[in-house]
Amino acid sequence: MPYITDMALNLWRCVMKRAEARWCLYRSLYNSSHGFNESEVKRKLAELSGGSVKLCKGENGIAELGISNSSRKNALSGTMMLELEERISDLEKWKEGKGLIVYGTEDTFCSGGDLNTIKAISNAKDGLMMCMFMQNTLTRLQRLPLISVALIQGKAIGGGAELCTACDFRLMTEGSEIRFVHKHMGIVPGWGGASRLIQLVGSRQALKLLSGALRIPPEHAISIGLADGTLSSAADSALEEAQKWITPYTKGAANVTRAMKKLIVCGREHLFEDAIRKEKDIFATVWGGPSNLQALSERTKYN
Ligand SMILES: CC[C@H](C(=O)O)C(=O)SCCNC(=O)CCNC(=O)[C@H](O)C(C)(C)COP(=O)(O)OP(=O)(O)OC[C@H]1O[C@@H](n2cnc3c(N)ncnc32)[C@H](O)[C@@H]1OP(=O)(O)O
Repeated sequence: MPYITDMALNLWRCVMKRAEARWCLYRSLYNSSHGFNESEVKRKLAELSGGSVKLCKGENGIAELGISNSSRKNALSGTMMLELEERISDLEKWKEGKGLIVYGTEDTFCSGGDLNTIKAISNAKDGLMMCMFMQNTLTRLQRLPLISVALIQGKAIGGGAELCTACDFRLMTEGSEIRFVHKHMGIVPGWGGASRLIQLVGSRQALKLLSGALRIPPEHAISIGLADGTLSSAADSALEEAQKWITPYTKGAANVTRAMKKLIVCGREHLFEDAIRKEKDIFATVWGGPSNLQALSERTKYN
């Protein structure tokens, strides 16, 4: 765009940097003041291996994050919990990112914590450390300035159900199921899934789903606002369909899509006056920027 001088662009970039710095998007919930010893929990989880979490960042600004533990229905082992955190750290640095699809390999989403891992950390101290580590990780996933979709094929069980609530949207294939089985395990959600479920479906529905450990098929999930669409496709093309679904929401300049998601995180997490002030800060990062000036020069009609 020739008419935009380098100086204006540099000025806009420095406004963006300052706003990004003020926007404490990537802070964790827990630190040493909460008794959280990150290096100790990472050492413990590193001993509990199995599976992998892969990240593929697309040229189109949409990343695919694949949960894979094929012999255990994509259950999250200790090392997979560590890899999930590393992939989210990577995504926090990806300034061109606009969207994210979280999926499980081999036509199932995730069957929660790997029971071999869970047994190894079933004492109170280790369990609390894992809980805080996963809450930190999934809160950062939820706060990413990317439009995120959980592609649910097969089962999203226990921690897998909690993982899917950390995405902005959920797409479910025919025959798939979300199920918070925690009650049958004598526990309650520990990865933040209960708090997010209440935000998604309201406290009454959340209480039914959790206290009844109810199976949630696609049609029920959509009727209560937990899911946003169903995909009829077979396992192999579900990712393609999810890419198509997310496209209208990620079209256009990355900085504008990212600013929109930041507004939602603000509105969801802050009291109104704080949220509206942060909206002003985010507005300042795009007003007069390249996309805004381009649109003004085109004078688009929205008829
Ligand atoms: C806060 C979160 C919470 C925590 O961390 O404390 C949790 O998430 S705890 C885990 C909660 N999830 C479960 O309890 C799931 C248990 N598994 C099942 O219900 C089923 O396996 C199911 C419905 C996921 C799939 O059933 P299906 O019949 O299709 O397959 P299989 O049962 O034959 O499973 C194949 C194979 O995978 C193993 N498997 C499945 N889930 C897990 C898991 N979460 N951890 C470890 N291993 C798992 C299963 O045992 C089979 O292996 P095999 O050697 O053949 O027994």
